[in-house]
Amino acid sequence: MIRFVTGNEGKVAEAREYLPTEVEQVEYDYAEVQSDDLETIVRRGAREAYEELGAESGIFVDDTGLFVEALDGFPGPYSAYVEDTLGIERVWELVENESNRKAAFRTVLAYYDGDDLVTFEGSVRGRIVAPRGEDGFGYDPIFEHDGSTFAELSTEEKNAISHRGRALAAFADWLAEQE
Ligand SMILES: O=c1[nH]c(=O)c2ncn([C@@H]3O[C@H](COP(=O)(O)OP(=O)(O)OP(=O)(O)O)[C@@H](O)[C@H]3O)c2[nH]1
Repeated sequence: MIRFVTGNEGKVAEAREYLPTEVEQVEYDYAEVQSDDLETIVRRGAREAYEELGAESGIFVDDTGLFVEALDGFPGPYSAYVEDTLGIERVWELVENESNRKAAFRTVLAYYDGDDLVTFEGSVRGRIVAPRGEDGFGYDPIFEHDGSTFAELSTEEKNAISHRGRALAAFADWLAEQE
């Protein structure tokens, strides 16, 4: 069993589809340091969460950002704050009149078991579109890849191509090597 320290149930559902081991969700709000670099944020978060929650099993954290080219990478590491404040409709409106609507999602996972602190990264390119689709979470309805928004895909289909799916695949390989 490993613990996934997150308040986001969408992330947990995706991790459970992918990882070969039992995933327990733990809601602990680790400090997200202000940084442009997702890796710095998760490294600190994984250590802090492990030290706070105890050593019963390894823990991992996930930090994800949507990086919009025309907005110089905004909202990036501030994606959760911007979703809560502006909301995704207004992010779409910011990009609507731009000729370049390219964007990328990036996820960095950090796993810590008191011994190894390892990170895994995944990213996917796409473009910002008017909201479509009912599934997924976060910015999924406005992120289009290969003709579909992520909110138009099942968890399995999204995992097969998404930023988090790629990071989880690398994490799963690493876990398998440890056995
Ligand atoms: O369209 C999306 N597809 C995804 O696959 C995805 N993963 C995260 N997000 C959103 O991007 C921000 C990241 O924030 P984030 O990594 O700080 O996570 P969070 O605050 O939701 O949870 P926690 O894990 O920190 O507790 C939040 O607004 C999330 O809703 C996604 N949006």
